[in-house]
Amino acid sequence: MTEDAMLLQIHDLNVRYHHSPVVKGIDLRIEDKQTVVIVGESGSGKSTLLRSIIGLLGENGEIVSGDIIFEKRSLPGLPEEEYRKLRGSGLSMIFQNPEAFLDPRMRIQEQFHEAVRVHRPMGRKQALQQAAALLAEMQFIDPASILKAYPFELSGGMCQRIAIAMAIVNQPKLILADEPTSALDVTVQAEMIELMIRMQKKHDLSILLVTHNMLVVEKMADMVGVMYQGRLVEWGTKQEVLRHARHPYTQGLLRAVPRLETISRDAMHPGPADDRKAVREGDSMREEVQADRTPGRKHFSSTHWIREE
Ligand SMILES: Nc1ncnc2c1ncn2[C@@H]1O[C@H](COP(=O)(O)OP(=O)(O)OP(=O)(O)O)[C@@H](O)[C@H]1O
Repeated sequence: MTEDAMLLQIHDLNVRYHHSPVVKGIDLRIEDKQTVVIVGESGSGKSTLLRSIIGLLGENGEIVSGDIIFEKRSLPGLPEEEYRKLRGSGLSMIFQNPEAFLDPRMRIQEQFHEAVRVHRPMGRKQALQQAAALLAEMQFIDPASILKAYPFELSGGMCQRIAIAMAIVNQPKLILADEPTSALDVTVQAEMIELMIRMQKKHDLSILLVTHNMLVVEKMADMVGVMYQGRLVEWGTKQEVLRHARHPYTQGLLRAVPRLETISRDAMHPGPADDRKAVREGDSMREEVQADRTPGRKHFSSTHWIREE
């Protein structure tokens, strides 16, 4: 792959909060339509790496040295106005807690309209048509009702699917995903992974995803990076990292997940087990309703509202 074909290149990146170095000398590259998954222990700097790329380090954070090149453009030092244009239309981010990302005071339709309006001069009706089409892709059976809902009326999994739809509504090239499955019930996690895979294929996305979930690595990763104490201690294809882990942290991580013996074997002999199954229509809704049953809270079933007393 030539340098020109790279979507994102990170060179010797060093980031600190106040005077504490958190990301140390990271080199990383993402090709078009590739999924890179970063794993690593808590506090190793994974989220900081993502926030450096999208320009949301906050007041404490600072890129000390190194470069982040997105579509041949150097990002550190980009004026905030330029960054704002880039966020959503070039790069987009999915967070761990979609409820926190969505504005609780606004209906979903207003949030979509707002997200689109920032980047494109588009009327409300057209923006909502696009939103409804994306929500249908995200396996919502009744997008019109979802658009009228407030976030608190929806389950965590539903909010995350909406957040993904919102992240891609302005056709970005690269999605940064910070533990997109970890706040979700385990029954919804696998489904979210399948949805992200489908979205990636349909919308030609590249994904840089941070996770503790080895199922995400198994299902989604083309390349895997392992972070440890701010450094990228392992980097390679999924097969290379799973079969020939060199760093003790990675070896420990793999030992802790017995299933990965199967994964490594499948990685060596890709076959039907490696196939990406399509998401079955309707299952997600059933699982969501089963998974999220707070008394008195309204839920969507596949076709109508359910209120539990
Ligand atoms: N805004 C901040 N100000 C100061 N220190 C911070 C800030 N954000 C994160 N840190 C510190 O930087 C280090 C790396 O944090 P980061 O969130 O990037 O790690 P992580 O690998 O994503 O962890 P986790 O898996 O738990 O989310 C941690 O020691 C954390 O306490």
